[in-house]
Amino acid sequence: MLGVADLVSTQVHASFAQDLAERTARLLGLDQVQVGCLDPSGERIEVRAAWHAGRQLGTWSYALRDTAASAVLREGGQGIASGARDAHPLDPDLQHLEAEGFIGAPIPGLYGRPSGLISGCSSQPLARPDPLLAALRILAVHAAGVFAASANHDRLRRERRALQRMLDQAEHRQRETEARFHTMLDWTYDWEYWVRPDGSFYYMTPSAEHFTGFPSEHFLHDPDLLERIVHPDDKAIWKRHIKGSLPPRSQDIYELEFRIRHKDGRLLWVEHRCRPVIDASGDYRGRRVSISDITARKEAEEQIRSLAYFDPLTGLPNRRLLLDRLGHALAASRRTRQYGALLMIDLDHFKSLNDTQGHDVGDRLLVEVARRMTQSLRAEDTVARLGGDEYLVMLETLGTDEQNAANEAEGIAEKIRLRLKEPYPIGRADQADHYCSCSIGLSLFQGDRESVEVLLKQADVALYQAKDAGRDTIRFFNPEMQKAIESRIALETALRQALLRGELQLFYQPQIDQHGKRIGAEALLRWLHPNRGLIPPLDFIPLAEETGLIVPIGHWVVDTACAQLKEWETCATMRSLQLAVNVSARQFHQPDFVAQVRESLERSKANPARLKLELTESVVLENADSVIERMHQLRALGVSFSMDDFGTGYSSLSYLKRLPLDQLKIDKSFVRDITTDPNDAAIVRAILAMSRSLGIQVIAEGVETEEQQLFLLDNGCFAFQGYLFGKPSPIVDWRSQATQGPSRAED
Ligand SMILES: Nc1nc2c(ncn2[C@@H]2O[C@H](COP(=O)(O)O[C@H]3[C@@H](O)[C@H](n4cnc5c(=O)[nH]c(N)nc54)O[C@@H]3COP(=O)(O)O)[C@@H](O)[C@H]2O)c(=O)[nH]1
Repeated sequence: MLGVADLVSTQVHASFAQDLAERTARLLGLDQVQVGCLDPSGERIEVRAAWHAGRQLGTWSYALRDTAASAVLREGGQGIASGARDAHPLDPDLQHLEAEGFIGAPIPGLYGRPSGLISGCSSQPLARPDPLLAALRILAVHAAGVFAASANHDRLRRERRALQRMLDQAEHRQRETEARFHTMLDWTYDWEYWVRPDGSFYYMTPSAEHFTGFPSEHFLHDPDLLERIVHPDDKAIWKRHIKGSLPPRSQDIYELEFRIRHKDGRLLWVEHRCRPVIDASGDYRGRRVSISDITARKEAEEQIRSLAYFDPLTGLPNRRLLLDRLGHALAASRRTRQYGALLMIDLDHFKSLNDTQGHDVGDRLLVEVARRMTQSLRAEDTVARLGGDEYLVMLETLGTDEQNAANEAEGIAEKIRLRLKEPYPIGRADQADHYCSCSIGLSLFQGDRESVEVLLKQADVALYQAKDAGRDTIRFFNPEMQKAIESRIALETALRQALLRGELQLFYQPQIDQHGKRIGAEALLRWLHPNRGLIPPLDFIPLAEETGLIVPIGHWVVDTACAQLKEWETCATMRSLQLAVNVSARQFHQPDFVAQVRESLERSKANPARLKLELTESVVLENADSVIERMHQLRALGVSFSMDDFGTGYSSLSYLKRLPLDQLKIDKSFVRDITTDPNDAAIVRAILAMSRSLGIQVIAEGVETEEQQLFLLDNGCFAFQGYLFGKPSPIVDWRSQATQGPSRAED
């Protein structure tokens, strides 16, 4: 339409009317020629061009009424040879021009009606007006064609302009819509796209690049790219999902979570929501997909799951997951009649490593233990960390023969035990490797006769049995063990109450010099059990150490010993005695141990110089530096130290030199056979020589005979403790002796 209008506009020239007026005037020999058009009212003529006396006159309009033009239009043409002025006396132009001759022809318009006229006049009469009129008619018809085309052209131009305006508005609206659309989609964080029914992409947001590293155009040009970046493990489920979302099952919204691989190698979890696009006529127009990045959510879920079911330090399943798997294993065992086994594993002396080397080293050991155990097992076995240094292994499908199952379980337990004994290079580079053994309690199961709790208890009981057997060993559960453990648990409960109920007592064993003079005493703990009578310390001290009860008990011992020293100060025969108190490793390593001793001394107002702390070598073996520092702090209070059980441990000169020791105590195991066993005799001599060179005093314990004392005296030992001089006895015995006057040794 616009093209047609342009074509017409080239044919219609603005000067056509002027050209027509001029040529007509010249051709027909007229003085003036006008080309006019009827205005829309039909009552006026608009003169488009007028040629007069060799020049163009411009345009004007006039009322049609009583003019020659109205006669022309009315009559369909007029030719006046002469007297035109008289024929149309009210026509101002004819009057003005004093016209004699006149011709005019209507310009045909639509529906047979004239659209205007072309007229001419002359001041001279026209000789033959008719041929002139005929020629004018031809020109009028021609003008009609040109005017029609021109009118058409104008109309077309108006229509074109209107159309252009509409187009501009439509384009503007479209641009606005697109801008809104892009503002919405191009800035969306999610990855959005629209797939045509043939599988090609219709549209995709630029956020595709954020998700995948590939610009969205890559997907538009390569529709298979999307499938290629889906994680291989999720591809099958993804394909099913896409297939499910296609017609005829395309009415629903399909959602799927899967992983994609970013161009830079990262894995992203995405949620893929897919809905069909159905147009107004109900036709399927493809799929509209929205993809969200749910990696953070998945990681959080995974973390929650991991925290709930896995031990954060080692990554092993925790107790909860183990119990769950054990429940399944029991159910499976009931179906298959196959045996399984639980191995409860505890690291020997882990706590002292943790206390002395610090938790970092302890943690490294626990992680390495987990790694070694996992390596020692089949993929279908479960190893879990229950907490601390306690692990649990669950073995399944050990066959239907009990003995074979037991053998196999024992074999695996032994493999673990040996593997865990290998050196651990977990300390500083300049430190020696750490060594660690483990105790293993083993219990078999078949079917689900026993509950999960009972099975765990059985493995636990077997573990205690392994520990009682000296550690670094494996024990199977049996009912006798159960009884032993139950009585052990009963003992622990009773021990907890013993302190509160005042059932603990200190016995005192004398220490004498070479003259038989009483120079001190060792305070030895006793438990006066209401039913079992007097319980010796070896029956409950290890349990107290294991359970941590040794800490409050040890505190009570120091406190009571200090009070006793203070009481002795009031008695002339006792005030010079030194009192030795045993301190266990766990007690000594308590952060507030020094403060506790200070408090006991301050509370009792006892003379610190009378208090001697007996440490065993195990106290100082690990973390010697901090032990030495602590010993110096205690020494600053006035307290002295004796090294107990000397000779049974490492007895290393190197650390002995560094320790602020006052005394070594030769262990009674050497003293016992000192007169008959040359080895023991040699060891005792060496200890005495060594302590002489270090300037440390020596006391021998367990002296039962005069021969033993004589040997010791001959070799330079001048302090003794043993049954020869007195057994440990309650304080009442000491009080009576004190009131009876000086002892034999003081005579
Ligand atoms: N941490 C603490 N340990 C303590 C405390 N009280 C005691 N103990 C430790 O218990 C172990 C056993 O002690 P006990 O049964 O009292 O035995 C001591 C003596 O009775 C015994 N002894 C003394 N003389 C002889 C003897 O001639 N023959 C012989 N067979 N035994 C004798 O030796 C034990 C003293 O040992 P020691 O401490 O090494 O000097 C014992 O290891 C105690 O350390 C406590 O309060 N805290």
